[in-house]
Amino acid sequence: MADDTPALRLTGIEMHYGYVRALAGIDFHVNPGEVVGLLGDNGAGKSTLLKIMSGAHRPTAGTVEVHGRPVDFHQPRDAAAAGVQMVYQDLALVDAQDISTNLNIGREILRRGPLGWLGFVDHKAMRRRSEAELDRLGVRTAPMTRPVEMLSGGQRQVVALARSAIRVSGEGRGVLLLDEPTAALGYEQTKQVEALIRRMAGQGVAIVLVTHNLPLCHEVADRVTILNRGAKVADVRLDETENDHIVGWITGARAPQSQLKETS
Ligand SMILES: Nc1ncnc2c1ncn2[C@@H]1O[C@H](COP(=O)(O)OP(=O)(O)OP(=O)(O)O)[C@@H](O)[C@H]1O
Repeated sequence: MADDTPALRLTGIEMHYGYVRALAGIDFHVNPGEVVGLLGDNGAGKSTLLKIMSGAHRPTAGTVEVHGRPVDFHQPRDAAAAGVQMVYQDLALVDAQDISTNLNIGREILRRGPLGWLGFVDHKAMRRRSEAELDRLGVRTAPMTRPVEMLSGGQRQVVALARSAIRVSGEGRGVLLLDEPTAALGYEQTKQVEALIRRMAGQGVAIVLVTHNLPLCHEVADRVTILNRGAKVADVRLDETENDHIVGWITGARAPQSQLKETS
């Protein structure tokens, strides 16, 4: 039987920074296996909403649910424990370590040393596992033994994304939060990341994608939620919407969807 409980649902989210009302009563949801683009002009409130989803901020008011269960994230670690994983681009990688070590942080494989003590990191086994995982995700990077500091910005971004993808795909029912995942990427890497996003969704992962890049949304998203000055102005399926309407909602030239429905 199909489960139609959203993987992540936010209801009535308010966020005030002092006197600035960054979000005004936002409802948002993403279903398992769905990719939702979160769009809006500069200052619309996208990053603020993403930070609430990732546990980096607590909302002034409103509720957050993961698979129907209310949660109260105080820090990103709480969100990660609930299966909600934000992809931090460069920040999360350890420069001096190689790709394999970076992909295995927090889940190292240990082996017994000559005296039978467990406690030696089994780099070979971790490399093999990571190669298989990247293969499954359809990601090609530099050789596993290459230090991350020797990678290009784009390659680092792909490694950071792959690491989060491996973590949430382990969860099976995870949520992946992405902020401009292709911003620094060339053509080939952009295509890889797009394919990775679709593959993750195909495995049931729910994906939220903050971006200014409409072609990227058309490539990977099923639905877009559009914010304007802290309010939600539209929530539409991409295959049922004209691009002009999306641009109109982003810029504020088009009336919010709720008002259009009332007058039609
Ligand atoms: N830490 C903060 N303190 C005060 N105001 C903030 C803070 N962070 C964001 N704001 C304000 O909240 C509003 C929403 O900002 P937010 O960064 O969420 O928008 P955005 O849609 O992500 O914009 P951009 O596309 O430019 O990144 C803006 O008016 C911004 O100035």
